[in-house]
Amino acid sequence: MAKKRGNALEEHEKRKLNKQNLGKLKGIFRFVWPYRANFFWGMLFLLMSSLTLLTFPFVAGKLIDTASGKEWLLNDINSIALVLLGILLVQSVFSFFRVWLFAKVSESSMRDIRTALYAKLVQLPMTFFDKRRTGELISRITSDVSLLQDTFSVTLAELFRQIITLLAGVGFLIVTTPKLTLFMLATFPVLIILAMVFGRFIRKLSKQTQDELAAANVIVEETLHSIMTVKSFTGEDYESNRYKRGLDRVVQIAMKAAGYRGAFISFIIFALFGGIVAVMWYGASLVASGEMSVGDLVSFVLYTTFIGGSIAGLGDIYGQIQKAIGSSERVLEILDEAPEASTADYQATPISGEISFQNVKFQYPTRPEVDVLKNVTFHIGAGDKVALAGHSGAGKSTIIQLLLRLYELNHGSILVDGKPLEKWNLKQLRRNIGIVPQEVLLFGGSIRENIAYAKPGASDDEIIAAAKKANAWQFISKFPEGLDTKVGERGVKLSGGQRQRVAIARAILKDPAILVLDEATSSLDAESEALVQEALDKLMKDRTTIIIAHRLATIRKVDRIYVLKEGEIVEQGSHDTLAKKSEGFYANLVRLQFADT
Ligand SMILES: Nc1ncnc2c1ncn2[C@@H]1O[C@H](COP(=O)(O)OP(=O)(O)OP(=O)(O)O)[C@@H](O)[C@H]1O
Repeated sequence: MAKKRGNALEEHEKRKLNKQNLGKLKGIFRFVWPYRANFFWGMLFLLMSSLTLLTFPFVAGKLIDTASGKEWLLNDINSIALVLLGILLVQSVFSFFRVWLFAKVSESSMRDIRTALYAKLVQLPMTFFDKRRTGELISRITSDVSLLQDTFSVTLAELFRQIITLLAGVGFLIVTTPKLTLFMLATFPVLIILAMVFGRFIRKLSKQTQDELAAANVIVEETLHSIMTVKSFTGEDYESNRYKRGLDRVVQIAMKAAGYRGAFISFIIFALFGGIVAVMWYGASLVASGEMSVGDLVSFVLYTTFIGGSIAGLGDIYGQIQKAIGSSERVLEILDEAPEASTADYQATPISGEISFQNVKFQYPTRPEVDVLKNVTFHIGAGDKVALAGHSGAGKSTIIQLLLRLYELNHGSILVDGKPLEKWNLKQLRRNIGIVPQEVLLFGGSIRENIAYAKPGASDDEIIAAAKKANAWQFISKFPEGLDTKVGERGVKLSGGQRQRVAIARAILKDPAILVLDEATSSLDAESEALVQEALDKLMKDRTTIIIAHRLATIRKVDRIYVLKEGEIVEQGSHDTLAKKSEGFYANLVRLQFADT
């Protein structure tokens, strides 16, 4: 979930500001380091703009004193007013450069962090993705980095500005008007800290309101997603009432929060202004006794508001930095993950496509207690066509994932062309294995991009030839924009059979020695099926092929079928031999399928 700035901190987002945690920000700082020159200039402008602005209350006080006849460097109120405008102008110029320079630093460094994060993410092993939700990973690259960006562009700058204002302001006041300053310091900060504590409490309450609202929104989201179900069950009134009840709860909590907020705001106005009255009262009595001039009092009040603002600002900044540490922790965690084996020494070499599994045992790292494969051994000669059959969950897809080395083996070995997988360069291995998946997901670009994904830089001729072989050209050429037709989200939606043929064209273009066909579970209409099958037959020619069989109808032609049951190969042989075994597992599977259809 995207986190918005200014919301109450979630418990898990809070981090203590200790040395170790601040060190984490340093880890992110290495991304800022290349832009240090701009950062330094930004800081300098920040310092200058803060110091310039700090002269403002002083000169404003002199304006009043000069008006009441006192002597200063300039004795004409018009010139002093011009000086004040000058101060504002100079500080505006400084502020502009500060904002611009910090933006430059933060935008560039955050781009670098995002690029590094993304490059790292896509190189991480499957185990990493199994353990995390996609939404969480996306939020790291979006919200977490945005929060860091805020920190480096705004928060750090604000922190220094507030500290400079606070120290310089208090220092100046102590030197010029020590008595009143001590009086002010005894009242003002106490009030501000009280206000911050109350503020936090109120924010907690408003977070509860937001949570209730989010819960109510879930009802809308859920029902709109499955509006057909709602309608078919005539659940409209039920859902409307459910939503209304949710909203009633929101109102209830929001009103409770509003009660506290009202009290809080009244208190703040009363207490803070009360504080100002107290300071002004004491100041006025000092003016009355001649210990202080009116101009000094005006400067004093202005400085005090500056200081008050800084203290209040520091509270927010504190929260921001706590959050930023949490974000850097999450970002660094990904950056520190170990990627898959390096593919630096990649060379394109043709392979013959012989595969052998020897005593392979495997558990998924997320479920180490379950043996998904138990002692699987088989050999597929180059150019052989085999099928993996078995109930859902028997381990068919797992075998393919292991062949692609998406997971590391626990026991046994897998050899391709006689060489163990660990010895293969990952890129070389995967480049030689083509997959036509069960559910073809196309990227939201053009058909050309989708086919050429297998071979970036492929020429149009190559793409069209692949599309023709895949029986895809017939429908692609009928689109007015041909290969440039956009598919997905806002483009043309392709039918299941068409998507499969695009995937086949992709595999043809990849031209792998080993082909994996994950058979579609849902059947296509007869014509589509025939076109897909014909394309597949062409694709399988001269390649080692493993078919993951879900519907047994299409695997009659393979050389050998391996029948898997709970992670073990229980039978193997051709369709005809296996189907003839009356008590056989495969024969039973076939019978069940026919009973189903
Ligand atoms: N990433 C994973 N993490 C943990 N367990 C998994 C993972 N993928 C699969 N499994 C488990 O491993 C077992 C085998 O799954 P696999 O996907 O290999 O079966 P399958 O034979 O291909 O099934 P289907 O025909 O339904 O695709 C199942 O019990 C499944 O729950």
